[in-house]
Formats: sequence, C-alpha cells, structure tokens
Amino acid sequence: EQQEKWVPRAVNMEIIGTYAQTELGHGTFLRGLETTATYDPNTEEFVLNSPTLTAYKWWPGGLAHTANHCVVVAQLHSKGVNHGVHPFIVQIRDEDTHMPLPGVKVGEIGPKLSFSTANNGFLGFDNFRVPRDSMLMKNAQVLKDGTYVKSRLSKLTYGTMVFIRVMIVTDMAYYLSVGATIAIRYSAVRHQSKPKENEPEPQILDYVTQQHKLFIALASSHAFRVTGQWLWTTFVRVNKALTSGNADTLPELHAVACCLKAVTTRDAASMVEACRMSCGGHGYMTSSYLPILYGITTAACTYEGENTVLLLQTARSLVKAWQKGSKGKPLSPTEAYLMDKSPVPKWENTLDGIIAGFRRVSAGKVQDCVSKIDKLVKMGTSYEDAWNQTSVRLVAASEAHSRAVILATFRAEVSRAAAALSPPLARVLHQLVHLYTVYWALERVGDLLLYTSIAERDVQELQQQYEDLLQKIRPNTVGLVDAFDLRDEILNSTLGAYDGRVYERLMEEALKSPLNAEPVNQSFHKYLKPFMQGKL
Ligand SMILES: CCCCCCCCCCCCC/C=C/C(=O)SCCNC(=O)CCNC(=O)[C@H](O)C(C)(C)COP(=O)(O)OP(=O)(O)OC[C@H]1O[C@@H](n2cnc3c(N)ncnc32)[C@H](O)[C@@H]1OP(=O)(O)O
Ligand SMILES: Cc1cc2nc3c(=O)[nH]c(=O)nc-3n(C[C@H](O)[C@H](O)[C@H](O)COP(=O)(O)OP(=O)(O)OC[C@H]3O[C@@H](n4cnc5c(N)ncnc54)[C@H](O)[C@@H]3O)c2cc1C
Repeated sequence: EQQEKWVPRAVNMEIIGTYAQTELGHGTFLRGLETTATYDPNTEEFVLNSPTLTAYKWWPGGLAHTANHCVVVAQLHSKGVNHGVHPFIVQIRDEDTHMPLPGVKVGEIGPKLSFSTANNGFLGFDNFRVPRDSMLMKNAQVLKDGTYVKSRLSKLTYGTMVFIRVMIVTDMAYYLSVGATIAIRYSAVRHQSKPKENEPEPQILDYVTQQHKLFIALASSHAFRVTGQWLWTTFVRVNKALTSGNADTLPELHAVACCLKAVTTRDAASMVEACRMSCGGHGYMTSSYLPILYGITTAACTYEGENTVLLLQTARSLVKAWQKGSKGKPLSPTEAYLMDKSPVPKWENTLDGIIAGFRRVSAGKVQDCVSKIDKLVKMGTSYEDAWNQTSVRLVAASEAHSRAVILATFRAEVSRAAAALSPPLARVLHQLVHLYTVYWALERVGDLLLYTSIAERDVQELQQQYEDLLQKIRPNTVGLVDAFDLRDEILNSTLGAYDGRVYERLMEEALKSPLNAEPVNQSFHKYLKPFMQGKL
C-alpha cells in the first residue's frame, strides 16, 4: 500500500528524494542517532524533532536544494517507549513553490573535497508533524492506538545499506576503468627522457615502473566487475529468501558486503591516485578528470559505512564463525575455509596455490585474534576492551578474507567464461587474473611468510613471474582500455580522449579560462601596480 502511494510518484520524478540518516553527531553509530519521531495517537501523527544541534541531519546528497522528500531515520517513540531507529518518508519542501515546509530547516553544508554536484545538505525539525503512514512499515509497524509491532528481524532496517554496499563494488570497477583508460592512453601518447641517446624519447608506457603503477588498476577493474556481479547474484538470492521470511543467509551477505565495499573502495581510491601521479603535472589538471575521479573514489571509503567500521563488522562475523566452527557447527560457504585444519601444504607458485595461501593467512589471522581476545579476557579484560586492543589485527584479518574472496571469484569466473571466448581473448584475461593474483601475493608477502610454507626462492620466482606478465600485457594495454568503450564525453578528460590530441586539448581547455579573457587582468591595476608603486 505504501509502495503504491510513493513508488509511482518517485519513478515519475514528482518526488525527488534522499536518504537522511547521518547526523552532525553520528554517522557510524546508528543506535546513537538523536532525531526523534514521537507518535501522537490523538492525531495519528508522528512529531519529528531535532532536539540538539548534533541531531541535525548532515551529509544527505541532494538534501540542500534539490530534494522535496527524504527518508528520515529517527528514534521511534510510542507510548513512552523508545523502539530504536526506524525509517520515515517525509515531505520537506512544498511541491509547487519548493519552499521548505514550516518546522523544517534545510540548507547546504558547504564546499567539500569533491562531489561538488552532490548538493549535500543539512536538515532539522521543529515539532514537524507527519501522518502515521509516513513510517515505512514493511518491517515494523505502529498501529493507530500507538501499539508497536516489532520487526521479525531488527536489522532489516539496515537493509538499504547492504544494497548500496553491494552496488558500490561494481561502481569501483567502473571508476577504475575510467582511471586506467585515461592514464594508459596518456602513457601511450606521452614521450619522455632519452635512456638511449641514439633513439627518440620512448612512450612512458614502456617504462616498467609505469606499467607497475597502471596495469594493476586495469586488472582490478575486471576483478571488481566480476566480484560485483557475484555479490549482486548473492544479494538477489538472499533478498528472495528474506521475502519468504528466511533471514538465515543475511549475516553472511552483510559480512561479505562490508569487507568487499571497504577493500574495493580503498583499492580504487589508491589506484586512481596512482593513475593521477603517473601522468605527471598534467595528471594534476582538473581537465584531466583524474583529481575529480580521486575525489569521487575516496569519498566511497567513507560513505555507506566508513571502511574501518565495515571491516570490523566482517571481523565480528569471522570471529563468530571461528567460535562456531570450533564447536563443530557448519559455517557459511564464504567462511567455511576457516575450519581447514589440514597441515600447511608445500607452497606452489600457482593461482590455486596463492589463493589457498590467502585463505591460510585469513584463517591464521582470525585464529590469532581469537587467541589474543581469549587471553585478554582470561586476564580480566572486558570483552569490549579486548576487542578494541585486538582491532588492528581484526581489520587485517578482514582484509585478508576479502582478498581471498576476490582472488577466488576472479579466477573462477574468468575460467568459467573463458570456454566461450576466443583463445587470444581468453589468454589476455587469464594474464590479468595472473597479474592481479601475483601482485597481491607480492604486496602481502610478509603474511604469506608467516602463515604458509612459501620460501625465499618462491618469492624471487613470483617477482620474475610478475615482471614477465607486465611484458606480456604491454602490447595489449591500449586495446584493453579501448575495450572499456568509454566515450570521450564520459571520460571528460584532456589526457584520455580517444584521438590522443593531448597537448591541443590541454591548450584548448586552458584558453577557456576566464582569466585568459584579456591580456592584462584587472588584478594588476587593483593590486600589483599599487603594490609595486608602494601604495599598498
Ligand atoms: C540503482 C542504485 C545504484 C546505486 C549505485 C551506488 C551509488 C553509490 C553512490 C552513493 C553516494 C553517497 C550516498 C551515501 C549514503 C550514505 O552514506 S547513507 C549512510 C550510511 N551509513 C552507514 O553505513 C552507517 C554504518 N553503521 C552501521 O551500519 C551500524 O551502526 C553498525 C556499524 C553495523 C553498528 O550497528 P549496531 O546496531 O551497533 O550493530 P552491532 O552491534 O555492531 O551488530 C548488531 C548485529 O547486527 C548485524 N548487522 C549490522 N548491520 C547489518 C546490516 N546492514 N545487515 C544485516 N545485519 C547487520 C551485525 O552483524 C550484528 O549481528 P550479530 O553479530 O549476529 O549480533
Ligand atoms: C560524499 C559523502 C556523501 C554522503 N552521503 C550521505 C547520504 O546521502 N546520506 C547519509 O545518511 N549519509 C551520507 N554520508 C555520511 C556517511 O554515511 C558518514 O560520513 C559515514 O557513515 C561515516 O560516519 P561519520 O562521518 O560519523 O564518521 P565516524 O564514524 O565519526 O568516523 C570517524 C573515525 O572514527 C572511527 N570509528 C568510528 N566508530 C568506530 C568503531 N566502532 N571502531 C573503530 N573505529 C571507529 C572511524 O573508523 C573513522 O576513522 C555521506 C558522506 C560523504 C563523505
């Protein structure tokens, strides 16, 4: 019924909405949100209030001057009892005049690192009344007399965030394809230095260090696209089960969505930054689009759940899985490897060997965390303090788990798809899987030395494998980014345009600057000249 009322109007854009959950005082800790929605049975309305400055909603995208409705997450009070945070759909502006409604204070939060078009806003309520059916009642309800009907699963309120986290993994694949396209095309056009006096300046793409900076971004885009597809399929399956009242698989989805969102956004932000830096000064131009792209990807490390907080959510699930598995209980498919108690096998420098190695690292780290927490608790430390003192290791265990999931999914999905591909295309995709896997083995070699039987000669061989792969992938690099098929209008980059006219585009963009409208800018007459004449 509520969906019939709101969805059609949202689909045809009569309603422009946003998700108003975060407040000035709380973004992570949702149970600490201060906005209140108090039910008045006499009028069958909720009264919304922002009791403090820190209760003001702060950050919601589009809230400042665009949205006329929003989903407000507030502490629901009825019959004198606080039932915790619940979502409400609330009209905040007049649909004709767009004026804020009486009792609503709304505005722009000011300049940000990037996301300048997101129109993030603030929102405060002063005894603002909304009808009872503003409470989104799919999970919990408040009856006309104020009786609260509990949701069968309180965490279903948090479901929106799981959905967006799932989507963000695929988003990161896209952003990395943009960064890799810009930086690799530029690296094919840019010639610099003279390592061989009697030869012309080479393309910077031929420097192995440049390949090391860029090819991982290219491979990660494919790894995250494939993992994002797997995660979406998992989300659809869990959501279908939830619809029929079965929430058994929701905890696993929450845990894997948290760590994949955290790891893919962190990797995307750092790899886009590497793409920017690999383009030298021109990568620092706004017209290259790389600084804007960095601003967009780094924001994802914060929004939809701050990365550390999400990695700790996954760690919470891994520790619980370890404790469950140690009692012989079955674990979820993504966490079942934690109970592999077989002896550490002889190390193999193969994809399967490395994936198995990362699973050993994750299981080893989880076991170390459980042991440390148990030891601290036995010494009289509270569980909460023991958790906090172990939290650096818990985050590392979560990251290792996430990497194991990405490596295994990337390899399995490409192997599955390869049968339907032409041999040359299958070969190139396998090279990207190989590069991605060996890159991370080398990045985390310390963990592998701690938890597997990898030896020094294996590491040397992996380094050589990696350098050979850079050489093998080089001839196909421009073709691989062209295959992302990103139009110039989408790339929006002087460095990444398909025609490679980098220098002409840089100059064309520069000449558009208003500061180039006249040969002598007014600042000379207003400031420089008086200063030079000692008059300032
Ligand atoms: C077509 C759409 C395309 C979209 C494409 C993507 C677009 C991306 C562009 C986005 C632009 C920016 C938009 C940004 C929006 C936002 O940022 S919205 C706000 C996001 N905010 C958050 O994510 C807040 C993070 N905080 C929390 O989630 C919670 O506070 C917490 C950290 C999980 C802690 O909550 P708490 O109640 O204290 O829980 P715990 O005690 O830690 O755990 C209790 C149990 O609940 C389980 N659980 C927690 N969360 C969930 C969940 N989401 N789903 C399922 N289960 C959950 C948790 O595992 C615990 O379980 P047990 O261990 O069994 O007790
Ligand atoms: C570009 C952008 C768009 C956004 N859009 C929206 C939106 O549309 N709607 C919306 O509701 N919100 C939005 N947000 C807000 C976003 O969801 C929050 O910023 C995010 O949830 C983090 O919360 P916080 O800002 O309170 O950070 P905090 O939680 O205060 O984090 C600060 C530090 O504290 C640490 N920390 C916090 N809790 C713990 C813990 N339990 N254990 C260990 N460390 C901890 C964090 O790791 C972090 O290092 C947006 C934010 C950004 C940047």
